[in-house]
Amino acid sequence: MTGTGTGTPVVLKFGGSSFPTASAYTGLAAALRDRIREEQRPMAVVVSAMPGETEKLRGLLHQVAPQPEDSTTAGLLTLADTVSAHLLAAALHRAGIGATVLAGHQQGLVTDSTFMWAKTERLDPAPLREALTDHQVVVVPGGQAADRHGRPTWLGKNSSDLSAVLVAAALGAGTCEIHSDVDGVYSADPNAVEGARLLPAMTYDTAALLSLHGAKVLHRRSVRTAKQHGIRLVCRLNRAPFSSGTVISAEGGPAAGVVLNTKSTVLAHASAAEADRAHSVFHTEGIDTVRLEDGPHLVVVGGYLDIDRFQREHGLPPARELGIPVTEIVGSRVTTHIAADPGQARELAQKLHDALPEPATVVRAL
Ligand SMILES: Nc1ncnc2c1ncn2[C@@H]1O[C@H](COP(=O)(O)OP(=O)(O)O)[C@@H](O)[C@H]1O
Ligand SMILES: N[C@@H](CC(=O)OP(=O)(O)O)C(=O)O
Repeated sequence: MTGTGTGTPVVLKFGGSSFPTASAYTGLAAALRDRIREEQRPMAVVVSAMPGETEKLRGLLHQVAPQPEDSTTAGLLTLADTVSAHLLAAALHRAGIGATVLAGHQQGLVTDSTFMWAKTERLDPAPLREALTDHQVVVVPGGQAADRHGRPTWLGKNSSDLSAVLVAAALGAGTCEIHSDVDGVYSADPNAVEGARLLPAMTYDTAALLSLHGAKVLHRRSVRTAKQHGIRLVCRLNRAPFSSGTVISAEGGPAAGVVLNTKSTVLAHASAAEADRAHSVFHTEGIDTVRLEDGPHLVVVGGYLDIDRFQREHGLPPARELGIPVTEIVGSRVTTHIAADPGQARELAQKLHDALPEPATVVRAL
């Protein structure tokens, strides 16, 4: 089966929330077939694992080895996205579309050997370009890459967004469409806070600020990489009518929002110097942390990290867990509050959001 047309490929990402059931693959394949017929352009489609599958593999691994090597963990966890990619390819074939899967070691994306939070070293566009010459759709399992020895590496938890932006960069695409169970970025998680407002346009810097503090909708490194390459991010719903809610680019007014991620943790260190050192070590290892200014406090963003083990392995004195951060962002002003438990964090997020300035007021005030 040969590729479609000669235009710049369309780059789309479908997060795990797009695949709650096996039939979701069939539904998406039909929608992609219709779009290919309409636009006559080849497609690179980045997909994530079905919800919970990556963590299921982690659970299994920890039963076998409580503290596995990072290289083993990366090799195993990335398989969940491979499964998803092949399921979509199978559905596309059945819908009469020529599709192939390019796994991490086949994509031309070479990273360092950090394994669990790997950083890009080289991006060779040739494998993707060649695959798109021969197929209408190239399906890319998100989050995967390989180090220079060909060993599987992982770009980190929820990193399919980053894969999609890297694919767009490799192909010279000006836009990358990120599909999820929400149609865009809201002033707070719409599944946790009542009255959250859709933000139609925002700058890379605002989106990066929201992600840095834990807004799960976009991966922070994906926003930063999109900014570097001037790639517009278009956030869209992952099912018909695939409505697009937020465009992230160099343009956009100031925004106001509240970030709640109950997986994030605030650590209390013995001194400011200790907190600074921990911040620098986490950062060097590719883990998002935010150093709070009003104490020796550090937010470890997004969970999925054995903090005790990390501290031990990196010679950091153990810090005390203070609670869950709830962050208020108004323009460039950021205030982080600390809640004792998830229930309190939700209540606080709602209260802070209720008190946010209306969008028009924010624009006037800044
Ligand atoms: N500010 C926000 N705007 C929109 N969604 C948000 C925000 N903060 C958190 N979210 C959450 O992000 C989720 C989408 O991200 P994720 O679960 O990673 O989706 P996917 O599996 O499609 O990548 C939404 O369901 C929503 O609960
Ligand atoms: N396997 C990845 C999949 C991913 O990136 O998820 P999503 O795009 O749904 O956030 C993970 O669980 O981290």
